[in-house]
Amino acid sequence: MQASFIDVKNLTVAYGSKIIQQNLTFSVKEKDIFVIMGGSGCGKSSLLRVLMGLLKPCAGQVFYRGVDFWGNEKVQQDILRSIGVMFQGGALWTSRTLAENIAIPLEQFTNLNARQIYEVARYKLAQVGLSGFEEYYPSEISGGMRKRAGIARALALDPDFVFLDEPSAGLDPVSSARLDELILQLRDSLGMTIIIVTHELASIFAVANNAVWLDAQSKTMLAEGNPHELLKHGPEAVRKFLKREAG
Ligand SMILES: Nc1ncnc2c1ncn2[C@@H]1O[C@H](COP(=O)(O)OP(=O)(O)OP(=O)(O)O)[C@@H](O)[C@H]1O
Repeated sequence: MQASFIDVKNLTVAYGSKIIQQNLTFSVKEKDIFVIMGGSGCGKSSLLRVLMGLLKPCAGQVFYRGVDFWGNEKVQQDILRSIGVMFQGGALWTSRTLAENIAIPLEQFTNLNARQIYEVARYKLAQVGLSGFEEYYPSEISGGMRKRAGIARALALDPDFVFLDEPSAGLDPVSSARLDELILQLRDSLGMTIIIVTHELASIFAVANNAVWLDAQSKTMLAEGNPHELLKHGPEAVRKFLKREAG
């Protein structure tokens, strides 16, 4: 049986008194490609913020490998060191080359010297298919390549798992499909656990083996499971959402 990486228990996500989602209970298993899905504004990014330590839950708990993530600040910092994040848009520094972008977390969190940092940056760029682009600036490469570079930066500190917020947003279908291939490759070759926020159906069906579906109206999750299974046997609202562009 796969071990649980993240266990979310009876979680309520809120901004002040404004409840966004409540009673969320689900698990992300080791080597899952887990998608947080749902209609616009249902709270996908807000849930991600709770899982990344940026938004304190109003109620409930999040466990990383059985450890209470919000229980203690020191514990949370240690857990965060094992997480790589690519924010929406890739969020690269435009005034820095790709290698320099990847160097940022390495300079901040390791004792490596400049030469070693450059070697790691080169290796990480190679892992996402960007060998030879070390000295390019973000404005000199395509949108799909920028996303890849964002993923390379998320991988810089050899995380156990990676969060990707809307990775294929703004990409054409071909670049988006290539990014999906890269995501599958990271799971298969590096054994990573990957959590993705997306509403791109093609990506959901291409990469996810597990997912949770958040409902904006009832402010809770309506389903958890493999998207292909949910398409066949999920609640009506979820099937409708998954059939939207699939058919
Ligand atoms: N900082 C904030 N303060 C108050 N409300 C917020 C804040 N950030 C987001 N919200 C609200 O929370 C709700 C959920 O937003 P969120 O961005 O998490 O949804 P989403 O599912 O990721 O949306 P989308 O698919 O459009 O990106 C929205 O009603 C939004 O207006």
